[in-house]
Amino acid sequence: MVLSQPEASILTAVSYRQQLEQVYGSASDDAFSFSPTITLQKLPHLSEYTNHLQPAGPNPLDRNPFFHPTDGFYITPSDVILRQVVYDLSPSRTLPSPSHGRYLAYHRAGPRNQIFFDPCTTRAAIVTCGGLCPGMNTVIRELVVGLWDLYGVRQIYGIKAGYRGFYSTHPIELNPKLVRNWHKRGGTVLETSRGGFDLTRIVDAIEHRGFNQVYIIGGDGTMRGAVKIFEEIRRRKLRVGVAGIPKTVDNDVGIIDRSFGFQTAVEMAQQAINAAHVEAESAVNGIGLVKLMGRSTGHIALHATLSSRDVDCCLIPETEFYLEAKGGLFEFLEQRLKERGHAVLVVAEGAGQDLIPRSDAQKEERDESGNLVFLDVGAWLNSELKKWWARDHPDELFTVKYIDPTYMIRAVPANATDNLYCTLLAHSAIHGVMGGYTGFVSGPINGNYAYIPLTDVAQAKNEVNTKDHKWAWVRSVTNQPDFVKPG
Ligand SMILES: Nc1ncnc2c1ncn2[C@@H]1O[C@H](COP(=O)(O)OP(=O)(O)O)[C@@H](O)[C@H]1O
Ligand SMILES: O=P(O)(O)OC[C@H]1O[C@](O)(COP(=O)(O)O)[C@@H](O)[C@@H]1O
Ligand SMILES: [Mg+2]
Repeated sequence: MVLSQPEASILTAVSYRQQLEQVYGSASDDAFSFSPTITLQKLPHLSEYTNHLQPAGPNPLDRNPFFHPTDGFYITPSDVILRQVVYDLSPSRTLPSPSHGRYLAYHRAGPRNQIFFDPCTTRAAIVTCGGLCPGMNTVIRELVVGLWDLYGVRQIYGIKAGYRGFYSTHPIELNPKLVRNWHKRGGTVLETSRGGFDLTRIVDAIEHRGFNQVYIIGGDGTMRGAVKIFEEIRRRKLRVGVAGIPKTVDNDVGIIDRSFGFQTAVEMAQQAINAAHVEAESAVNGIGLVKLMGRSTGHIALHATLSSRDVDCCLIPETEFYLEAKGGLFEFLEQRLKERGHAVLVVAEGAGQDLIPRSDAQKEERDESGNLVFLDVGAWLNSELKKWWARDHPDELFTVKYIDPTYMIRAVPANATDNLYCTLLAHSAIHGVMGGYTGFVSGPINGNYAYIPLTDVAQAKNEVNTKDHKWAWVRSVTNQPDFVKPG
């Protein structure tokens, strides 16, 4: 049956109203309520495994002239953040029942009214591990300033060069004067490294040096190490609080909204894409090819593509692609060059790794941390594109301008948004450790800061979901093929 336009809109209006009634029932109120069963994710606390641990006293913020703790200022164990905030209330998609799929919640981050560390005997250690990320120095600075100013801690130490620094170098004494300008610098003044994770030696060093708070800034690998450190500390029943602060330019750490430095990196990537676009536009049959970081996730490439709008095709590790044959990259680029005279291609470093020929030795190659070493997809694509054009269009001009900004997108200071984010992360971590919590990561969930068990974060991976709206949005912006092979 074909409906006229007015009939169609009436039908739509009626059925939409019916849908609303299904959700609200016949209640005429402006709102309706339901009682979800909330499961609060348990957070380790020092009092669980150390004998007779009593609070050291009220929070010093009570006496801080800049703070005026009023009702609700201190966070209590019943303050929670829901992991999921989007629900479908329609009866056909029933709400999670109490017996399964409960509403998962995490403890809310923030100052507690009682603290479990006497600031005079607190000895804090800060370490940075893994690859660089904009904002690492800001987190260090804010840990130092926060511990010093908010809680009166005076023994704060930096561990040099990542995990190995615990047992191979002397800690550096830190204070607010020393770190004052660190947030303006890229990299990590404490230095970082991969590998060198020796659990026994690390925890021995923590014990022998008398550290009772350990702040670990790092990515997914670092967090897996932090879980082991926390578990060993708990096994030895040491009164040592361990907090992780998730760092990764790749944004591959799960559960949290995003990792610090990611936005700065996306911003830096724009410069490379702009340059590629200018070069491509100014050539006959010009291709601008940009390779961006993203070991196993394509978040930087995806976000840079969405914000640039100059990109014709975005290739990420989460989706496969192929070059030749119908529906392949070459066919698509040929069409683009015909229509527009140029094209911009963005590729995440982890994309297309299965397509690049490699020796058995290359297949096994890993860095000091055990991460697979990738072959250069950008250089490979550059050469394949040139071979393709020379074969199929020997008499036509063609140029590929390959830009690989590599470390330029991460070896910069954090932008203003990331700097603020780093500050909140650092202060959240301090409040949690001071409140006696341990084995946790501080991070934003749906815009609110929460404490998430280290074990959860170490297991969760944040990959680009190619089934959701965002990837569909990329494809609608670029009009790139879905690279599903015919037949
Ligand atoms: N599964 C693991 N167990 C213990 N330590 C690990 C593990 N994975 C990585 N690490 C250590 O964590 C540190 C950083 O890891 P890496 O993967 O290089 O960077 P990132 O933490 O940024 O992902 C390194 O010192 C590495 O040895
Ligand atoms: O610093 P390296 O060892 O050259 O490694 C580069 C890798 O580091 C990253 O920038 C970040 O990775 P991590 O967060 O795991 O350190 C990746 O995008 C990239 O593949
Ligand atoms: Mg990593």
